[in-house]
Amino acid sequence: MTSILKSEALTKYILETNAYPREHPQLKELREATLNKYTDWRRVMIVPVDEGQLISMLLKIMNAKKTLEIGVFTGYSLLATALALPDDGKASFPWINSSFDGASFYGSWDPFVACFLCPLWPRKFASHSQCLLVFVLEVVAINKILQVIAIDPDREAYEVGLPFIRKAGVENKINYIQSDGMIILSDLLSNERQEGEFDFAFVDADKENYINYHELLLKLVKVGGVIAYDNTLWQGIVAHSEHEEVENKYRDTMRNLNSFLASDSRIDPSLVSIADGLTLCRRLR
Ligand SMILES: C[S@@+](CC[C@H](N)C(=O)[O-])C[C@H]1O[C@@H](n2cnc3c(N)ncnc32)[C@H](O)[C@@H]1O
Repeated sequence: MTSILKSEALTKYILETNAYPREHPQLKELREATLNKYTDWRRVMIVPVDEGQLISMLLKIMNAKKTLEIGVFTGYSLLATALALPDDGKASFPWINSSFDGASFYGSWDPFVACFLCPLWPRKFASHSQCLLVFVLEVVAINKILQVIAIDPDREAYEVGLPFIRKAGVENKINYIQSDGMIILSDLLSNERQEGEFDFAFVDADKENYINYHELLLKLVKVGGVIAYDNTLWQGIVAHSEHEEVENKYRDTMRNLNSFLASDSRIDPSLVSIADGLTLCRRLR
């Protein structure tokens, strides 16, 4: 966890006074499991608690329902997001006497196979046609409940946080895709026709691609929606002059991004000096 504040005492004060006391129990458990698992530089990758709070607050104010998360790691910002989204997508089928989790059903069974197996199906459908009807309704429900599309090639890291996401009861709001962000965003645009479908996107992945993500996200996120870029102040190094010796390959990447976003007339930008710098971009057109 990184903070742009140069006062350790002030960082500690903010966390201890405001952030830790209001942290969701499973966010706390996920954060602690991440810190236990990773003892090297990766332990600072999860977003700080106060940044998680800000993202959560923003999503609630916006009443966001469908979001994108690029760069999941163990899932701290993802869990904060899933917790902030409304629960209205959860599918429930009282008439088959079970509360149905469509995402895990879809992940573990081929529904067509499930339909043909319906005489053996433990939920005891009255007939094959009832089973087919359930399948159709469930596919509709699945589309509704996949509220966060979360993309990261590192599935192993996601597995560290997954037990806490499950314990928090929000796994059904997440569609985790183990892949590269650019590939999936391009696919969402060209094959899935998801243009303007998302309320919010959080980008915390490969920094050198932020500008490329921006072009795709400006199509995927609706007008009035928000795209958030993490680490845009890069430990404050962005402010070092060119003559200063700075051994950091991302200094110029972030400086270029910040200048680009500041002059992009398609968005309304705000660079917030929280955590490692968080740039919020509201899509204007
Ligand atoms: C800083 S971490 C994300 C931290 C996360 N937001 C959290 O709160 O824990 C960056 C993540 O980006 C992922 N990443 C790197 N390249 C990527 C890419 N091309 N597409 C998607 N994710 C990528 C890494 O695997 C890593 O897990």
